[in-house]
Amino acid sequence: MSGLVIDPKKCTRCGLCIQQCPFNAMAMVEGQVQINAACKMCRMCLRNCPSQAISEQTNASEPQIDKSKWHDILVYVEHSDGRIHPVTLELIGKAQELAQVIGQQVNCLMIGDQIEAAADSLLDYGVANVYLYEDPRLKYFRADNYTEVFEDCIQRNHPTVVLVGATVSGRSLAPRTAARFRTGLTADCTVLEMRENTDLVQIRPAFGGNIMAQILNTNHRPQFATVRYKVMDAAQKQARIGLVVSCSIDSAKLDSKIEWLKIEKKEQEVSISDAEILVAVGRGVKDEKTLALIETLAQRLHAQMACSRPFVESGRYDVKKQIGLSGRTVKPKLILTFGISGTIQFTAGMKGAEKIIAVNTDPQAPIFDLAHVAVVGDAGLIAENMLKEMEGEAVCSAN
Ligand SMILES: Cc1cc2nc3c(=O)[nH]c(=O)nc-3n(C[C@H](O)[C@H](O)[C@H](O)COP(=O)(O)OP(=O)(O)OC[C@H]3O[C@@H](n4cnc5c(N)ncnc54)[C@H](O)[C@@H]3O)c2cc1C
Repeated sequence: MSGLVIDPKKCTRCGLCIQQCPFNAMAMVEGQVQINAACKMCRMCLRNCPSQAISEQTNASEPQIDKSKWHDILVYVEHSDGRIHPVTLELIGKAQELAQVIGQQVNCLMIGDQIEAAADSLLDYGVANVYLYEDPRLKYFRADNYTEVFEDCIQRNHPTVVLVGATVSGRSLAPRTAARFRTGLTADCTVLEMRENTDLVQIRPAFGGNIMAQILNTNHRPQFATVRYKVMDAAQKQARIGLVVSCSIDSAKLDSKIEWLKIEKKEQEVSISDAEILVAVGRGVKDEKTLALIETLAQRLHAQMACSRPFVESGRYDVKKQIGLSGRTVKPKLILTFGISGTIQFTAGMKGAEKIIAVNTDPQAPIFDLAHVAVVGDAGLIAENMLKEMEGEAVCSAN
């Protein structure tokens, strides 16, 4: 653990650190600046102290990790009966970029039953080793025995970084496994960068999207990060260089306390994350007549409807349609937004869209900073005009 210390000889008691601390963790006590337990180590005070009176002190008794013993990047393969979730390819793509910086390789971990063909298909993406654990008891995801396998794989291979998709099962598995190694995990990273000393810079929005936090795990390995679907670019196919490595584990570890009673196949839902064209509505779409016009426009465009958070909060749309920090991340070829201001919490979920057309009455709306086409005007009027223009014309395509 490290902490911040104030050198009373250098401190001029200017009070700047107290004013700037976002956590109210600093106070003047009996003429001395003191740091209290609310400190989150954001280091804002350290960076801005005009007399450089604040420094970081690491606990000398904490043993320093030997980073050279941890190498390569391990990607957890999310799949359902061998059908690989596309987030896996996105993680492999990012892992390859990161591995290149440190001259190391990308490996995958795949757990299941009779999934060798699927494991082999990952070699098309330049993966060095796919560690494959197969057993009938691993056919379906179970948090307890999957964690055992994950731990086993990490113990054998010592990856410096582990990437997991921020899916329902990924969000359950990654923290359990990270806890086994007493290491940190950064959830829902939006940017990942690698330093030459193998420290992973994990960047994600924090405090309601008001800051982009850079999180480092400098004295623990492996470094665990989860990444949402559609945030990174998918790996491209390349020459096969790797191997599928069949792995085994003490059979007793595969016994699970979780019993699958029944598996019911749900009708496949089309998620907004997979849509090529999206039409998103926000608080500026006030009445049902305007909404109906915009929905007709979406139908003509073969687009899916999506929305900002107020639309969900007011009960007009289901939460599955919400884009943003607390909603879904989307990366369509085209998105049209109507009556959405473009707060960071919304744009965090859609700024990867290839083409953004925004409609808003306010010419200063922040969404226009991001939009490729800015339309200043009333949502209902613009939708009506677009429909009229399209009358008798061929239906648009995303290209
Ligand atoms: C922790 C946290 C997480 C959050 N997560 C999300 C999230 O995931 N997704 C999300 O969307 N929000 C999220 N929010 C909320 C976010 O901060 C904003 O409140 C929200 O995005 C605003 O939605 P909006 O743009 O629809 O509404 P507003 O910001 O109210 O904007 C409405 C816009 O409509 C325009 N307008 C008004 N009338 C018309 C008209 N007739 N025609 C055209 N334009 C018109 C206005 O000029 C305005 O720009 C989160 C907030 C917090 C604190």
